[in-house]
Amino acid sequence: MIRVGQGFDVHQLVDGRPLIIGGIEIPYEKGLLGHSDADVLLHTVADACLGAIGEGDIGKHFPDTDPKFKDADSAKLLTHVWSLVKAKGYELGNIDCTIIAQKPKMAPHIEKMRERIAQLLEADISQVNVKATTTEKLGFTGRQEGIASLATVLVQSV
Ligand SMILES: Nc1ccn([C@@H]2O[C@H](COP(=O)(O)O)[C@@H](O)[C@H]2O)c(=O)n1
Ligand SMILES: C[C@@]1(CO)OP(=O)(O)OP(=O)(O)OC[C@H]1O
Repeated sequence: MIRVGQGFDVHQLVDGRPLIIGGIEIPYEKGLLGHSDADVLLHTVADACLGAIGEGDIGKHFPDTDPKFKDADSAKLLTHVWSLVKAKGYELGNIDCTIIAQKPKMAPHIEKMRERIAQLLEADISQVNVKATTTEKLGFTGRQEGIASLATVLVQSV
């Protein structure tokens, strides 16, 4: 059996926070705001995985009202989500992600993100694609008010 899931998330860009995307810290003058470390890409991947197994979303599993998840490492949240996928008898087919950000340039960091996501999903890097786009200075991402991301995942029975 194969199943697919999609994910989408947005976080606001603010002063005084580290910029963590795809499980790695990117040197930049601003960072993403959230209850957790606000790793927009790992949240998107987690939501896509939960979607694939019909288990809702990360807000359901890790409520942003729970102090337990304050400043949480999103890699740990994704590890828990992946344990749910495995418990249902699935492994990764492939995942494709898009980061929507006017700045900073993601290209120099893409390989490290792919490596980290592959590690968290116990897969080979060839099963993980990460890409980035601007919105040509249009909208909230174009004004650098926030960063969004999208992901589509395919899981298959082991
Ligand atoms: N934050 C970003 C946005 C884009 N890229 C790379 O630049 C290419 C061109 O982007 P356009 O939005 O102008 O089409 C894109 O394909 C990415 O490779 C990036 O690294 N970081
Ligand atoms: C990860 C959680 C939990 O700490 O909080 P945030 O970092 O605010 O992220 P979001 O994508 O808004 O929702 C999921 C949350 O419940």
